[in-house]
Amino acid sequence: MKIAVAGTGYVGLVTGACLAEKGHNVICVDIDENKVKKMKSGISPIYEEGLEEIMRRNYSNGRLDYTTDYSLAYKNADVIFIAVGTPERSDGSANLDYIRKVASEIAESIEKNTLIVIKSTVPIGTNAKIEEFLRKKIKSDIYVELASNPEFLAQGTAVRDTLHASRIVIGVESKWAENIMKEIYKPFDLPMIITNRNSAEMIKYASNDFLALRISYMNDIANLCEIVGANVEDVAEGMSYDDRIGSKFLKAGIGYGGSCFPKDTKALHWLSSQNGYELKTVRAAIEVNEQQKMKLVRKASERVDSFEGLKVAVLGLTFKPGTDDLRESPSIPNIEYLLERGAHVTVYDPVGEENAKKLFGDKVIYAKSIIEAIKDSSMCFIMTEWPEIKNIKPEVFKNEMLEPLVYDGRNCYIPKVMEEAGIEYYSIGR
Ligand SMILES: NC(=O)C1=CN([C@@H]2O[C@H](COP(=O)(O)OP(=O)(O)OC[C@H]3O[C@@H](n4cnc5c(N)ncnc54)[C@H](O)[C@@H]3O)[C@@H](O)[C@H]2O)C=CC1
Ligand SMILES: O=C(O)[C@H]1O[C@H](OP(=O)(O)OP(=O)(O)OC[C@H]2O[C@@H](n3ccc(=O)[nH]c3=O)[C@H](O)[C@@H]2O)[C@H](O)[C@@H](O)[C@@H]1O
Repeated sequence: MKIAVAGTGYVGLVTGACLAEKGHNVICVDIDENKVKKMKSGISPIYEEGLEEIMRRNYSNGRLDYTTDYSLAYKNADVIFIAVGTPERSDGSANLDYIRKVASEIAESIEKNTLIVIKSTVPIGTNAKIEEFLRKKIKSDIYVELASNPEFLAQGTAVRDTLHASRIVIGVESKWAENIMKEIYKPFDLPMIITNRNSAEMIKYASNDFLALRISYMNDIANLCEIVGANVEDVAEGMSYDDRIGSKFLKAGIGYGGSCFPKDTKALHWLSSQNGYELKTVRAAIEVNEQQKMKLVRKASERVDSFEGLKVAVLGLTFKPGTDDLRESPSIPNIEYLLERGAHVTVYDPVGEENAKKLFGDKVIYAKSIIEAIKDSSMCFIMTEWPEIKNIKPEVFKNEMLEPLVYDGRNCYIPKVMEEAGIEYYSIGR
């Protein structure tokens, strides 16, 4: 099948590469010329394990290519996947400008019957609206139909999550679209859920928001654990043996970040309000997360008279390990808080430095190692649980820091061990 993919971000590029790996002919379209140049030379613009290998193999066997020429790509395609961003607007709603732009470009390009598949996370009803828009714009002798195919990959494990997805959700309104989607995904041999478009769109939001809710619930419980003298890690473990609860997404910490949970909780909450209904559980998840993100700096501000002139180390910048992405990372408002109060901030992240520079410029110092970051610092914040950060020995904090004062947002260390090593240590819910 000839497939075009609009957008080569985390979702578009991984989807395109994996579809090629499974035997389809794929052309990935992006407006960013530099990205396209990079990809053609075998370099992935994003950090994802195993991606470059698949890109290179399929580029050299001719099944995968990249272009900025959307017109040619869309004209030749049997199916066009849309995987552009749907960022948050200031009122919390999803911004569909990129989706509309691609729809206009498709409308001016296609010359034959085409199935358009929305992979981006879009509000319920978007597939229907884009279909209506396209049908008005295209010539009357060609037929377009929209199918919803939301994506569930997580950054850092994107290739594995795509090739071995828990499920393929397909939202269609006709047998024609259903058969094409089934043919595309046949070589993946994965469970398929076929439903209508609105339900498919809802499955995506409901899944992400449910995971965000679990995290906020555990963070709420963690805060109570601190007050009543319980240990949230033990509580989570005790809960996880109940297979109705399970063990995943029970980790308390400094709050969820990333390009999706924050925006998708707000977008669904906004959509429900627009429909005269309030999703109170989702609102609570958002509120708990907002408070949780600043929990440790607030605690630290009670501990010191002032941050002015204090050397503060921040270890980990990305919103989670395994990615170079800082979007909505809890590290950002924390660093801003410290800078606003006059702290001298030194940061370290094994892969996030380049993206951090786009945000903080020369306002912070970028250390090349953990030791360099914490050396002579008066306070250290742990924001991401990268393996090398988790493996820091207590003596390292003790020996390198001016004052061994550690605020751990990801519960990387054992409190007793840290305290025995002479470190003043604060973590979450213990
Ligand atoms: N990042 C993730 O882990 C996941 C994201 N999603 C959803 O997938 C969608 C895409 O997310 P990301 O891949 O993270 O986005 P991204 O922001 O990483 O990438 C979007 C890409 O689209 C390109 N683009 C913009 N306008 C274009 C146009 N007119 N034609 C062609 N390319 C264009 C941009 O240059 C950029 O390379 C969003 O709706 C997101 O919510 C869903 C599941 C996972
Ligand atoms: O729609 C999306 O974009 C994607 O959003 C998440 O994927 P991702 O944002 O890449 O990362 P997660 O691993 O889900 O982590 C999100 C945030 O939650 C935090 N988290 C996660 C799990 C946990 O137990 N506790 C916790 O605080 C992480 O530190 C991170 O900041 C979902 O896991 C994917 O299924 C979904 O496709």
